[in-house]
Amino acid sequence: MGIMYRLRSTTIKRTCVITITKMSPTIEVVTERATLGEGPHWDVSSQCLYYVDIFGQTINKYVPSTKTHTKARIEGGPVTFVIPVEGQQNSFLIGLGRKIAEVIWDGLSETISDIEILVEVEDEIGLRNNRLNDGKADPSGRLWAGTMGPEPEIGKLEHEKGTLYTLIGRHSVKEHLKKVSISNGLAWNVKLKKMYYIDSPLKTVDQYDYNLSKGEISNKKVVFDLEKHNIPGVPDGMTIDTEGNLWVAVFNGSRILKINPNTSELLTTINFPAKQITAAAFGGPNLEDLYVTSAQLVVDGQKQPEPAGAVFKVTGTGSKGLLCTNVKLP
Ligand SMILES: O=C(O)[C@H](O)[C@@H](O)[C@H](O)[C@H](O)CO
Ligand SMILES: [Zn+2]
Repeated sequence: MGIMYRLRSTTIKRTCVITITKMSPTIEVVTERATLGEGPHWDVSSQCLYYVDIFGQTINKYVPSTKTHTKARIEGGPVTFVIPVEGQQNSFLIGLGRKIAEVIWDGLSETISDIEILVEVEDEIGLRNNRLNDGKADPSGRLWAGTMGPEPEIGKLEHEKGTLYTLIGRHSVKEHLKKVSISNGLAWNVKLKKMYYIDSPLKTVDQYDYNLSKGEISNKKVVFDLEKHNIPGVPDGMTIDTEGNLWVAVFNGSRILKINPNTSELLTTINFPAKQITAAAFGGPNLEDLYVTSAQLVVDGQKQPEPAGAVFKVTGTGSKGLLCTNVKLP
C-alpha cells in the first residue's frame, strides 16, 4: 500500500499526491477436492502445507515448490487435525475421532507407517458420539484441541456437548471450557497475552486473557459478532498475522474476514468460489501466502460444485502471517 506525500515545504500551502494501491488478492486452486478440508498448517522447515480431509480420513501434504499433493488414509474415524511434532522427522499429532494420536508418515506413501493412540477423551455414556475438531499448538508448542457434539446430519447438531482441552502429559488432557458446541478456530497473540477462540454456532470470535506459561485462559470477551455485521454463515478456523489481525474462515459464507480484534473492525473481506470455507494459514517463503481450506459437504441434498473442497492459495493480501507452531510432546 503506497501512500506518498509530496510537500512544498517553503509555504504553508502544500500539494499532496496520494497514491493508493488497492489491495487485490488473487486466488488460485492448488489441490484436488477434499470432502471436508481443514486444519491447514505451514511447516517452515520443509516449506510445505499440511492439512486434513476430516471425512475423507486423510492427512495431506502440499509442496508449493513442486506443486505436488500427497495424502495418506487413516482408519478409525474422522481425522480432524494434523500438526508436525517439533524436532521429530515424520512424526505428527492428529485428532482421530475422540482420540489424539501420534502417527509416523514419510509424506510420500499412501499409508502411514505407525500410529500410537495417546489419549481418548469423552469415553462416557452420552458423549461417545462426540468427536474432536480443530487442534493447534500454542506459541510454546502446547496442543489445544476441542470437541463437538454429534451431527448426524450436517447442520443438525447437538449443542453444548463439547469441551476444549490441552494435552498436558503424553497421556493426559486438561479441560478449559465446557458446553462448547463446535470447537473451532484458535489463535494467540503473545505480546497482548490473548488467545482467540471460536465456538462456531455462537457466530462470534472470542478473546481470552492468556497465561502462556501456565496454559490457562480467563476473562472471555466477544471481539467480533458476525450477526451484528449481517454476515451469513458461521465462523470456523482462523489464523493471525504479524499485526495481530485475525483471518477468519466463514463456513457457508464463501469468505475470509480480516478483523482487528482490538477495535472489532472488519478490515477486509476475501470472497471465494466455494461456500464452505473452513480455515486459513499463512505460508510460503515469506509467510505472505494465505492457504485456505474448504469443503464440499452436501447440505439439504445440495451438492457443492467445483472447486468446493479444494485448497486455495491467496497471494497479494498485503499481510504476513505469524509462524504456525509445531507441537512439543509433553
Ligand atoms: O469444519 C469444521 O470445523 C467442522 O468439522 C464443522 O464445523 C463442520 O464443518 C460442520 O459441523 C458442518 O456443519
Ligand atoms: Zn473448523
